[in-house]
Amino acid sequence: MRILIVGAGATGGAFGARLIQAGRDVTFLVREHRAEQLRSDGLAFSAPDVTTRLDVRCITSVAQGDVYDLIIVAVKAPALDAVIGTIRPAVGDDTLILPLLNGMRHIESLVEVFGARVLGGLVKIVATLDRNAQAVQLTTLSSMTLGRLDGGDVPDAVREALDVPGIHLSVSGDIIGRLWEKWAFIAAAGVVSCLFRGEVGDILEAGGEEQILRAIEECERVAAAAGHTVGRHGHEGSVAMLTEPGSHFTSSLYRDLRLGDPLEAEHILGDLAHRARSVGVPTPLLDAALLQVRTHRVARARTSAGISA
Ligand SMILES: NC(=O)C1=CN([C@@H]2O[C@H](COP(=O)(O)OP(=O)(O)OC[C@H]3O[C@@H](n4cnc5c(N)ncnc54)[C@H](OP(=O)(O)O)[C@@H]3O)[C@@H](O)[C@H]2O)C=CC1
Ligand SMILES: CC(C)(CO)C(=O)C(=O)O
Repeated sequence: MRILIVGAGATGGAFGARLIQAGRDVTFLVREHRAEQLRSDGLAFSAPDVTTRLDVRCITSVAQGDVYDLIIVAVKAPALDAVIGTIRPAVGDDTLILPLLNGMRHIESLVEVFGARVLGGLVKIVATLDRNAQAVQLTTLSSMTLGRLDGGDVPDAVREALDVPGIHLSVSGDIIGRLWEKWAFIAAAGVVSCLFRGEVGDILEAGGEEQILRAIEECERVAAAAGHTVGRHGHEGSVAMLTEPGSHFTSSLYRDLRLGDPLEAEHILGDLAHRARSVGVPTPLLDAALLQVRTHRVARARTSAGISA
């Protein structure tokens, strides 16, 4: 099975490394500067169980007729439109496309162009691309869940290709439900850490437990009103993770905000707030967090325009 991974950042790099280590036929589709790094240094990957550097195949565009069996999309949301354009020549009649992004809108965007070839996918991993361009898996968590959007069967060949050491793989008959569950969690985590600007343990110590529980409730209410009630297990998992005393947990949105730009704010928070409006669910904490990150982005744009002027 020919696998194309779009993006060799944190998730693309980490899951790609696992697949390559297991001997899968993987090519990365990346932008020029990353291609240069990968060609000269290989793909550096570290996880609690392994540190390695792998020779990888990479391309910066897809030649007409160079069709792949499986395309894994591992970019952040703002890159999606560009990626939809660049992967077109790689998509044949039997190609399947597996996006790993958090949120939901990207699924709809991909389906508009590629129809039933699009699978639902989500990953649980805490990963980053460090300053040496090494994909780092920071904890032992490394799971991937996928499924047909209509609940149908995922081809055995795809399961077999992705079922490798270092990836805890599962297939779901309700991948849209799983995606909503994760979205509700990620959004609540984003609200909490961006609004109160800190780690879960610090927010709790400052007296924020009630607000954390309200943020979870708000996001889960939107999911329920959209027809995807978060189950008890999912809800309890979110509460446990966001109310663990002393926890250093922060959302990736907040980490991006601290680095300068909360890149997925509109995709994670903005889209959920938009859907909340359309189903009539009030989301005051979500709205406040969204306004906060939008203000940050406006100020940042003004400042960088000033600097470059
Ligand atoms: N990191 C994590 O722990 C987790 C992330 N996720 C989700 O996974 C998704 C991906 O996140 P993550 O891997 O962290 O993001 P990263 O920013 O680490 O990686 C994305 C990569 O995409 C590359 N990229 C951007 N535009 C293009 C393009 N047009 N063509 C090819 N490559 C491109 C970027 O490379 P460059 O800009 O250098 O070209 C970057 O290295 C997000 O939706 C995130 O929310 C989900 C679970 C956990
Ligand atoms: C919560 C976590 C780390 C789990 O994978 C995640 O998905 C994210 O921060 O984007």
